[in-house]
Amino acid sequence: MSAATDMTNEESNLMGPVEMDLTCNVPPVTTSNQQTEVPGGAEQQTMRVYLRVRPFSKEERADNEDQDCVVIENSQTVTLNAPKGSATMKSSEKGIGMSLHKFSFSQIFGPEMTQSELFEHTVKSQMYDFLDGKNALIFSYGVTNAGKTYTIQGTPKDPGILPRVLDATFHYIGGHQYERMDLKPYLRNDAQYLDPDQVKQERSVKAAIFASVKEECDPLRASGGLESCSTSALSSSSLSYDQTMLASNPTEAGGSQFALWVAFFEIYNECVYDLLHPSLCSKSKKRAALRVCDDGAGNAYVKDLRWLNIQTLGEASKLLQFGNKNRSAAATKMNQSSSRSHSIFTMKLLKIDDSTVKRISEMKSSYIPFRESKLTKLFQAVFCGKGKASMIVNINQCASTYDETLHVMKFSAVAKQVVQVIPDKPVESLAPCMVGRDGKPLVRNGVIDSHALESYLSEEELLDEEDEADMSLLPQNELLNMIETLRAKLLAERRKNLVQEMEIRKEMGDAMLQQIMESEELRSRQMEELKESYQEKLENTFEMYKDAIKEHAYQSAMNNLEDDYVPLDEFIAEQEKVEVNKIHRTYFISKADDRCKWLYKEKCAIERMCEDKQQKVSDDFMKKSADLDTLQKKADDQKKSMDDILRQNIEKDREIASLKAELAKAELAKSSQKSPVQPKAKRGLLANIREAVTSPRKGTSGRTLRKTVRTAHH
Ligand SMILES: Nc1ncnc2c1ncn2[C@@H]1O[C@H](COP(=O)(O)OP(=O)(O)OP(=O)(O)O)[C@@H](O)[C@H]1O
Repeated sequence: MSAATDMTNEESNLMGPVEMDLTCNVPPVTTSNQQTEVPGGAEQQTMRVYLRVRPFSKEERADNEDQDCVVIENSQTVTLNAPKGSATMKSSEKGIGMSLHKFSFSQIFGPEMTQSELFEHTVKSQMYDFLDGKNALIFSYGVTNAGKTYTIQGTPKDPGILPRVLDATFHYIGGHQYERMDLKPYLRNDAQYLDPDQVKQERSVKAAIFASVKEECDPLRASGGLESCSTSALSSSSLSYDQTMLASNPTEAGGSQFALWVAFFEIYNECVYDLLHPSLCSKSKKRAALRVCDDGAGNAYVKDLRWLNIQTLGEASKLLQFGNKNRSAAATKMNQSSSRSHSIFTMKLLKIDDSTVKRISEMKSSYIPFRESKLTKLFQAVFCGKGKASMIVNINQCASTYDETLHVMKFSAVAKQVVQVIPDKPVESLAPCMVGRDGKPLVRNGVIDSHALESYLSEEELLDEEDEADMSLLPQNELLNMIETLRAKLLAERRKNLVQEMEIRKEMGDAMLQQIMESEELRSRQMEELKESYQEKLENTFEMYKDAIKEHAYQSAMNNLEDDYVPLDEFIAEQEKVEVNKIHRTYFISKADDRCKWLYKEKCAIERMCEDKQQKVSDDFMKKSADLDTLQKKADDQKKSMDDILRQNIEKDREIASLKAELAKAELAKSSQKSPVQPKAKRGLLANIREAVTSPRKGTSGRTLRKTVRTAHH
C-alpha cells in the first residue's frame, strides 16, 4: 500500500498540461542491497528511492515491538536485524539465509524526520521540475501500517506531500490563475476547448461534489493558520518549504496563465475506479470500472476519468476528502484489503500561453518490458525517462512485521528493471549498479573503482557476512577446491530440491484431484437435489394452476349463473323436448344402421356373384379356346391330306396323259396295219377313255371313266 503524485507536462500552442501523480499502494518498486543510484549524480537520476522509517507508537512500545530490528547506519544505509521468532531468524538458524541485511537508498529518513523536512529533501526539486513543465511521479510503497498515507496525505496537524505540492502549485500560480475553465486536459497529453454549455456542466459537477462534502477538518486546511477553503491557498508559513526553489514564477516567465485540473482514482485488482464520481457514495450501486486506453501515440490514459478544475487549495481539499470517503466506502462494502489497492491523485497544470509551442519528445514504448499492469502502464512515460519519479519506501520497526518489512526492502529488483529501460542513457548507467557503503558506485563507466572497492571490502561485518569477500583473499588452488566442493553441494541440493518438488507436485496433484472429485460429487448431488426440488415445484405449480383453473371455471359459472337462469318448468319442458329428439334420433340412427347393414350384405352377394360369373366365363373361354385349337389342328391336317390328294391327282393326270399318248400311238400303228378305215360300231376300252378325256363335260362318262381307271389301277 502506498501513495503517489505524477506530474507530466506538455505544451501546445495555448497550453502545456503538467501532470503530477500521487499514488498510494504501488506494487513493489524499491531498492535493497543494490540501489538505484546511477552514475551522474542525483540530479540526473530518473528515479530516486527514499526510505522513511516511522516512529513507534505508544502501544507498539508497550507490546515490546521495539527489538532493534531497524538500525539506520547513516543517511544511506540501514541494517535489518531479524528478531527472535521471525521466519527470517528461523531460516538463519537452520543455515538458510542470513539474520542481518544491509540496504542502501538514495536517502534514509529516520523517525524524527518531520513532514516538512521530508518534503524539502525529496519532492522539492521535482516540484520545481513540475512547475517548470516536466512530468513527475511520487509514490510511496510499504506494508500496511507503515506510514504511506501519513507520508502522502499527512494529518490535519502535519500535512503530507500532497497538500504541500498543491500549496506550492497555487503559490506559484499566484494571480495568474486561468479562471475561465474552458480548457481541459484531453486524452493523455492534450487539452481541448469547452463550449459555454460544457463549462456550465463542469461547474455544476464541481458544485454537486462540493455540496456533498461536509465542512470538516482535513489535512489541507487544518494546519493551524490555514485559510478557509474558499480562499486561495495554504499560507506558506504553515507549510514551510524553501520558496527559493520556486523562483521561476509566471511573472518572470511572461504573461502565461495556469489552470490546474485534478483527478483521483483507484486501482484495485487491476480495475480502475474513479474516486471523484458521485455515484460511488451510493451503497446500492456497483462501482463502474474505467478502461486504460492508448491515446494513439503510445501514451496510456484512463478513459472517462473525471477531471476537475480547482482554483483554490480549499477546493483541492474537498475533492481529496470526497475521494477518500468514496475509497473507504468502497473498501468497507467490498471488504477489500488496502494492500491490493493503489490510489492515485493526478494533477495537470495547463500553462496557457498564446505564443509558445513546446512538446516533450515522445518515446516508443513497444520494446519496453513493463509488466502488464494498469499502474505500470499509466506511469510508463515517467519510468521511461519522460520525467522523474520518486519512490518513498515506508517501513515500521515492529518486530511482529519484520518479515514483511524485509520483503519490501528486498523488492528493489523490480524498480531496477523498470529504470533499466530508459533508452537515451549509456548502457552502463542502465545496468544494476553495485554501490559502496557510502552509496558511491563501485563501477564507474565500466571500470572498477578500486578505491571504492577496497573501502567496501574493508567493512568487517560485510566480510563476515559475504563469503565472496573472504574467498577473494584465498590462494587459487584452495579456491578451486572450494569451487569443486561447492559444486558438489549445489548438485546434491538441486537433486534434493528436485525430489522434494516432485513429491510436492504429486501431493498437490493428488490433493487437487481429490478436491475435484469431491466437488464433482457435491455438484452432482446438488444438481440432483436441485432437480428434485424443481420437479416438486413444477408439480406444485401445475397443481396450483389446475386448482386455479377449476376455481376460475367455477367462478365464471357462478358469475354467469344469473344470466343463464331458466325457470324450472321451462327447463323440464326443454329437457323433455331434448329427450324426445334424442329418442327419435336414436330410432333413425338404428334404422339407418339396419339399412346400411342390409345394403352391405347385398353388395357383398353381388360382388360374389360377379366373381363367380367372371370365373365361369374365364373357364369357358379357356375350354373354347382349347376346342378351337383342336379344330384348327384338324383343319390343318385335312388341308394337308387334300393337298396330298391334289398332288396325287396331278400325278395321275400326268400318267393318264402319257397313257393316252401311248394309246394313240398304238391305235395309229394298228390302224395302219389292219384297215385304213374302221367302223365305229365296235368301241373298246381305250376308245372310251379317249373320248372321256377329250370330252370332259360329259359328267357321267367322266365319273365312270374315273371309276374304271381306279378299278383298273387297283
Ligand atoms: N513519520 C511518522 N510520524 C508519526 N506518526 C506516523 C508516521 N508515519 C506514520 N505514522 C502513524 O502511523 C500510523 C500508520 O500510518 P499510515 O496510516 O500512514 O499507514 P499506511 O501505510 O497508510 O497504512 P495502510 O496501508 O494500512 O493504509 C498512523 O497512525 C500514522 O499517523
